[in-house]
Amino acid sequence: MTTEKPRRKFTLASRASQLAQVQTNAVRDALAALHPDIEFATSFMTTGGDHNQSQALYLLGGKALWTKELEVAMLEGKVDMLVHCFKDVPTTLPDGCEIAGVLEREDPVDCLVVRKGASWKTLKELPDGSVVGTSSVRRVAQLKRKFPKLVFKDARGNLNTRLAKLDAPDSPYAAIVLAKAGMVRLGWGDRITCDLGPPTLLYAVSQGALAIEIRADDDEARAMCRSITHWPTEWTCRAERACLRVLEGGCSVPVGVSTRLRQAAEGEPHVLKMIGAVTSLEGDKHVEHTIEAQVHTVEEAEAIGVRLAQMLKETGGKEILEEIKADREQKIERAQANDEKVEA
Ligand SMILES: NCc1[nH]cc(CCC(=O)O)c1CC(=O)O
Repeated sequence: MTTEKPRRKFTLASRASQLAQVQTNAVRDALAALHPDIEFATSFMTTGGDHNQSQALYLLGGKALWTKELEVAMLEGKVDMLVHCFKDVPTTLPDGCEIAGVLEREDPVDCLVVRKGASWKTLKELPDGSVVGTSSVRRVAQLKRKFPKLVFKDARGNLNTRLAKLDAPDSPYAAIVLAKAGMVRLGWGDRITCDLGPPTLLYAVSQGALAIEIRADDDEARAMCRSITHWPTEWTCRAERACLRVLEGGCSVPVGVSTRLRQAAEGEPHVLKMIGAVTSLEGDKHVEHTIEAQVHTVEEAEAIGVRLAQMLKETGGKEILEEIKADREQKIERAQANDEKVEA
């Protein structure tokens, strides 16, 4: 038997957006600080999700939009670690891929950014009929319930594009709603006029956390990832992902969560408190449940997520998800029949 010499270089890859690059560089720096004798390189690629900017995300959902090309490059051995917003990672990974690292979560809530020069600070202050841009059905569904007099309109593109759309002279938007973590990581936190967190708006599964994906047979890369993993974030996000997996949604179904992991005292078990909700697209139907339970392992945390999803399904969530699926299939069929792009 030969003992293989440990590899001296790992290449980290991600999408090419400014946010993705900032995140990947941060992960590289964290790894390099702990492993000064090892070389870490970066590689940035354009992905399917970046190309399809004119199609509503809702219709493109479930296709591993942001991750697939990167996974192919990794499985071909061209790169070794993929740095993703955990929110963008499908709940089921391709064979041979594994999430091995999870970094400490930023504030997971959404936030409001108003058009430059505008004096409003909150959704409540916006005049009736104001147009609010968002890129997710989760946000629209939940916010429509609470702000029925505002008009929610799809605003896609990476963060730079969305802010440019908001501030353009001919902008239809009074404000946009986005993930706070992205704004903070890009250093644009000063544009945030208010947080939109629970109970107003439950956030997306794994929002605000970063995940590192590796080849499942790459033990060296796994050891690297474990060294920078923040386990409370990992437990929390895996519980949320288990919930979403059961609800059978990609990042584009209106599932919102709010999760906390707490330890009463040293030596005591951890207590996981999870709130989950499924909302219909128009916001007229909404089911929400809370589970609080002791957890000793990440598997127990995942089991709580599964139980929460089952509760949601059994109390009306299933019907809402079926209605959404039927609506999506109809829209896709119509779009294909007309051979047209479905404009956001
Ligand atoms: N799908 C886009 C996306 N994926 C992750 C983030 C934000 C950062 C994060 O959640 O880690 C965003 C932007 C947004 O939703 O406003």
